[in-house]
Amino acid sequence: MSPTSLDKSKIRFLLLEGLHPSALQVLQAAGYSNIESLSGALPQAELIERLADVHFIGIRSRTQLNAEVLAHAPKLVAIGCFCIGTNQVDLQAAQEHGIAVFNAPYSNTRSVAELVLAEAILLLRGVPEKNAVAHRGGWLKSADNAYEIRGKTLGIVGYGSIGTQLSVLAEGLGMNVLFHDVVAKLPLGNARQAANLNELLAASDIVTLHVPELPSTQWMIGAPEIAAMKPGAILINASRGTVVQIEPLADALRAKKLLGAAVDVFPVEPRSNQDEFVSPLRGLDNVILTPHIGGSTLEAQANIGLEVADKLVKYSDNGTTTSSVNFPEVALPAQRGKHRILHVHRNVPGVMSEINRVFSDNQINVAAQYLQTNERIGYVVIDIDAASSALALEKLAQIPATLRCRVLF
Ligand SMILES: NC(=O)C1=CN([C@@H]2O[C@H](COP(=O)(O)OP(=O)(O)OC[C@H]3O[C@@H](n4cnc5c(N)ncnc54)[C@H](O)[C@@H]3O)[C@@H](O)[C@H]2O)C=CC1
Ligand SMILES: O=C(O)CCC(=O)C(=O)O
Repeated sequence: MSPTSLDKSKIRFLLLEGLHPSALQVLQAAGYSNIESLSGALPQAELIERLADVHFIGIRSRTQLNAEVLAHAPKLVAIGCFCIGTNQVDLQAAQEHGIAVFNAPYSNTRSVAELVLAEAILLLRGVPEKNAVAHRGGWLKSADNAYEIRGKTLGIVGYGSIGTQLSVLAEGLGMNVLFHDVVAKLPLGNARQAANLNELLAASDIVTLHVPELPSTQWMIGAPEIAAMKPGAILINASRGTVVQIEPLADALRAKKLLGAAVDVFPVEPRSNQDEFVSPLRGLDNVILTPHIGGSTLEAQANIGLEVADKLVKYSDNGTTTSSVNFPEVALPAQRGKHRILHVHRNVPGVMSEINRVFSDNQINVAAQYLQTNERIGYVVIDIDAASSALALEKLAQIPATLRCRVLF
């Protein structure tokens, strides 16, 4: 049993975008019952309205938690991104409001790697086009522009969790692997790090993108990069929609400069399955269009549900921030009979002495204390006698660098 004395039914969870039931099971097993689950994302105005009294929110990639939304979420203490990417959350604004953000950095990587390989095989055989023609009553039996995957060069842009898995699987199929990353990475198997992006583009039969959404990756593949690719090459984007400029890609596909493409992510994606998908790539038979489902397998979603819900429970139960993407990592075992205070503050000199002065000036005994900082914020967990927690909270909240201060139990 957790030493928590708080009434968990008062802690409100809002789960959006059809999270796997495993998330709900973890939360319920931990004693949380005030949980609302919705299948889609919400437009900004409705999101703001609902966030007025929500403590924890669970989202995937469609819910935009920007600075304005977070400014209207006075009770929100943590965000669970039930996915890898956290670009849909303004992480800096979240820090400013003392809101911890968690994600699942590995749970869907295999699913993405498998989809990319499958798409590469189908595109090399011209299956999307042959399939489309057959659906229209045609018959495109031909070996023209149809190739085996073995012996081809796969160019992986972004050699992280997904890129490296893909590298291993691709070599298993007899491919040569070349990768480009801004960081020097240990090549797995016989893979080789290209000197730069252009070397990779010029040498690869299939270019696949696995970089995060960052200012430096925005529109990194445009007309010049597509022109630098081999004639008849294939482009696959299952990273983020802002990485590839869609118009030049559509032009290159129409001009048959590229043999084909597979695109899973788009600059603008429909908010729900009921909204129309609009893209210049629609109607091009040599393009596989998928609705951002790279990580959408039951295996991945079930694991993500368990992983992120568990992180939210640990943060809610005792302030643990292990593997948070925007908070310093703190894990302090809970002590019976004590109250736990969480203090989030700007990381400026002198805050800890101000915090400790509150305890010494008011003769409050500290049973345990654990501070961690990152470049912007400090996060300190403090256990004190229950009788003193109201006074300590009041005084700690008055410290000017305080971003958020609350009593957990
Ligand atoms: N389509 C889908 O459903 C999914 C999409 N994703 C996307 O895939 C991205 C990659 O995922 P992971 O491999 O887990 O991330 P990761 O963080 O493990 O790897 C990303 C790699 O990209 C590299 N990188 C960063 N900027 C770069 C640049 N300008 N040029 C070249 N390399 C650069 C990094 O150094 C790192 O090695 C995620 O950030 C997410 O946006 C992830 C899961 C599912
Ligand atoms: O499953 C989702 O909604 C998003 C998957 C994704 O893009 C991610 O994990 O970063």
